[in-house]
Amino acid sequence: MRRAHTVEQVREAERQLMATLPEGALMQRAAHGLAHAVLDLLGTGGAGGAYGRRVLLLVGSGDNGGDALFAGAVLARRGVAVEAWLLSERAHEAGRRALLAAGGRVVDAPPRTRPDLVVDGVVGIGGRAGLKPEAREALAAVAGVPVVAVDVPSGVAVDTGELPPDGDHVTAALTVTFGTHKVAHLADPAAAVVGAVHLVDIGLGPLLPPPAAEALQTADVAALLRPPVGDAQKYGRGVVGVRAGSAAYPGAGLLSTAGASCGLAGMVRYVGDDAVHDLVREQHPEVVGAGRVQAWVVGSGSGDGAAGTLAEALADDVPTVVDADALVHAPRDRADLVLTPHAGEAARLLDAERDDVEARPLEHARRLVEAHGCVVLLKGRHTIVAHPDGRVRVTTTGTPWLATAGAGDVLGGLVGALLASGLDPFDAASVGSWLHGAAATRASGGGPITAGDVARSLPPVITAVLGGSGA
Ligand SMILES: NC(=O)C1=CN([C@@H]2O[C@H](COP(=O)(O)OP(=O)(O)OC[C@H]3O[C@@H](n4cnc5c(N)ncnc54)[C@H](O)[C@@H]3O)[C@@H](O)[C@H]2O)[C@@H](O)CC1
Ligand SMILES: Nc1ncnc2c1ncn2[C@@H]1O[C@H](COP(=O)(O)OP(=O)(O)O)[C@@H](O)[C@H]1O
Ligand SMILES: [K+]
Repeated sequence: MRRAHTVEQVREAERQLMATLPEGALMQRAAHGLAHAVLDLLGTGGAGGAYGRRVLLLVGSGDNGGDALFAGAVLARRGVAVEAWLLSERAHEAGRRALLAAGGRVVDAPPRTRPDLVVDGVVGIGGRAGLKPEAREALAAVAGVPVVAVDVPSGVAVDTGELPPDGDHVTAALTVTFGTHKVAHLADPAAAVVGAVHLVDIGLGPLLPPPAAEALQTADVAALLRPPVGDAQKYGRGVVGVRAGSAAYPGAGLLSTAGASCGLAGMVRYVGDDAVHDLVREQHPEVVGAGRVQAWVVGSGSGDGAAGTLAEALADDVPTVVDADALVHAPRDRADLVLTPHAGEAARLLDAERDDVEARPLEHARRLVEAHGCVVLLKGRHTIVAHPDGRVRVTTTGTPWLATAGAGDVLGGLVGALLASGLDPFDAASVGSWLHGAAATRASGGGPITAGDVARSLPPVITAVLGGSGA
């Protein structure tokens, strides 16, 4: 599991750890980790080593700048030409001295020779969102040079993953963070500007509380899935029912059924428009009609019939995925639902603007959870799954090619199958979203895909996750 903590949680753990260590020990750990990540990125393992490489440190007033300066000292001792541009009256004094002693230079203007890399030590977890003019101007002077962000790209809101409205933030090729991930490394829109994230272990692990957000990794998904065991029978594996699609939108019924038919449930039922049912039978001959289910999937392409369709499903009192047209009819007193809005649907439910949902997805996912008292899966580049108890999972699998019509219908069916197989709503939603993204990446191979391609890639991705061959 990739875990992310808030600034307050990190500060408290750091305080406890520092009390047991000599002064400055943590910063040395951080700086060495940072320096080695920079050396890796510079590709200094070859014959020429680090000689002739130029690194510019942008240094703010706090310990984030201190990390950059001490790392600069390590780089300078390896032969890198290191210059530190101090952007504030104050700079970490011991770090400054260490850099100078190692042969680095301090400058107050852009270097004449373009650096190979910029290290962003402007602000870290002590920073407010946005940049001061000095930092903005310094970044403009080296525009186009790859940036390694220290802890977080300066300017992002660390605990929310929000970005300042005017684009006043660093965009990093690599972020080197310390102790644990921060929420901004996972949650969009900030997660889109952190680049690759490298975590340096500084010993905080045992002191950290439960995370503010987490991202499933392959092993977590494998542990949460419920593959059939020796004496399995289809009803015991769970039956998922799909009530989606209508005469106007038959494709939504087909694609929800395709997602539900990923193989994780023992059986799939379809209940709905006769013509859609005929199409479902043609494409999925194993799908049966009405009967008992362990989970429902309701709403994609249901059109005007959504309210009635949802009411029928909810009468069965089983966990239910509520998607698309059914979302506005979702009750507020059922903890066994998974709501799966995209940003536009979330905006409608919250009477907010779509742009605002996209700018602050974590905040809006939490608002939806508060309003509905159930798990909410807010779709996007990094989909957010939020639980009423405060837990949050962020999906980091996927590809922009997944932003294609009908992909959401497949996801709803897949989450329904996971619910039917016995996962709780939070696990079903987050595991479903992870598999959906992984299937899209597999199907895409870097090129275009349809929603049907995503559904067809689910079984081989599940096989690979469970340790078999196939992906
Ligand atoms: N506390 C610790 O033990 C450790 C801290 N480490 C580093 O220390 C960092 C935190 O250091 P600090 O608490 O000194 O805080 P920062 O260095 O993040 O920020 C310092 C100061 O910058 C100013 N500032 C705030 N927002 C700004 C903005 N938007 N533009 C320009 N200036 C702004 C404020 O006066 C703030 O106090 C971490 O991110 C990490 O890099 C690491 O060395 C690991 C150990
Ligand atoms: N930029 C992106 N990168 C990766 N995945 C994306 C991106 N934008 C959207 N997605 C994913 O694509 C899917 C689109 O679903 P949705 O918006 O419901 O479409 P539809 O209603 O046509 O099925 C969601 O799973 C969403 O998380
Ligand atoms: K930074």
